[in-house]
Amino acid sequence: MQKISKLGVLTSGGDAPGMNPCIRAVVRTAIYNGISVVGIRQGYKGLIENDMFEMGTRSVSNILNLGGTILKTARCMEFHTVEGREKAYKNLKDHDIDALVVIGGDGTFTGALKFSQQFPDVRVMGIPGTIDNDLYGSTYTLGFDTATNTVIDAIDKIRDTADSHDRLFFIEVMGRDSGAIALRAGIACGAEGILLPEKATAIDELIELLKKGEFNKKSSSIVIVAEGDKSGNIYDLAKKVKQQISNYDIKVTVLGHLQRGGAPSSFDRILGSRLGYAAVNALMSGHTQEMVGLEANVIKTTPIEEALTGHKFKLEDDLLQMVDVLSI
Ligand SMILES: Nc1ncnc2c1ncn2[C@@H]1O[C@H](COP(=O)(O)OP(=O)(O)OP(=O)(O)O)[C@@H](O)[C@H]1O
Ligand SMILES: O=P(O)(O)OC[C@H]1O[C@](O)(CO)[C@@H](O)[C@@H]1O
Ligand SMILES: [Mg+2]
Repeated sequence: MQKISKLGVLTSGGDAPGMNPCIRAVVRTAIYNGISVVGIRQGYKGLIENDMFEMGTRSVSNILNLGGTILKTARCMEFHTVEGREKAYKNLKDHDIDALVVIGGDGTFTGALKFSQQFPDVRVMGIPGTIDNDLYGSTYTLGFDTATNTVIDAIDKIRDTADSHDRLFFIEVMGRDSGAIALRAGIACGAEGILLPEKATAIDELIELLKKGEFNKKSSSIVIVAEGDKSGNIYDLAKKVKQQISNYDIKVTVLGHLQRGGAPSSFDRILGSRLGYAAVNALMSGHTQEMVGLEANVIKTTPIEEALTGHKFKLEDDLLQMVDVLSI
């Protein structure tokens, strides 16, 4: 097996708290094992534009507690093309990089797999870094825990004012294709309703539920709507409900990008450290086209292809079933 002498590391897609502890672990594990490290700025964009720099052990000092990613990130259309990936390959070869660690979500992994199929001589290892928690092969992705805690903190505050005014709030959380944050935050905050992209929304059922809550003398109600829910725009949804429950004072809050920021939680710092360390060790053992993940508190690797397609629906059944029961 060919030894790795230099590896590149990048973060791609939406930033996620925990990416920095993970970068630190990748850099230090590699250097500890005699492998040089090149940081690539702005994900695949930096790879194509040759925006790279040598990283030493001190370049990752005191970043464990930082949100975002010191390597910066981007969404890069050019990497979707064969020509874009050729440019990226040429730059990697010019820097003598023989392995690549990509930290990102499902899109990042799709790009990594295509790149690696086109240029199999560069070993590629994926690390699940996305607040969306939408990859198979790791119970949790980096950033999901911190983002969910941020959302819970915000919804608790909204509950205070909702309760004081006897109001119904519709709260939009992130998740273009994933209801993971919505479901967890919904359980943790006692939401009366949770709308998810993975499930068809029955507006009539939601209205019945809210009416029941009113009848049961609930002083406030909260409906969490994941960004990608198929019932459409949250403001239109609130209007539709208002037409059916006219005596309820209804407000809408969109939490937006504050969900992606902030210092990583203890869980994400440790997860990032474990996954970064594991990714470098897996590459050194000859693995490629795989993702490192954590399941049942054990680090494992999963082929990227499986990580992308293994589970279409990852949301826990018991959480889905208990929503209506616990909010009566
Ligand atoms: N089908 C694809 N082919 C090649 N590259 C892709 C493909 N899909 C995504 N990528 C690359 O990966 C980048 C990141 O993907 P995307 O924007 O979907 O974010 P992500 O990694 O899923 O993270 P998140 O969902 O958390 O924001 C894209 O900007 C693009 O450069
Ligand atoms: O910051 P952007 O590019 O608008 O991305 C928003 C999207 O990124 C994610 O937050 C994942 O990082 C999705 O849940 C959301 O739909
Ligand atoms: Mg994604």
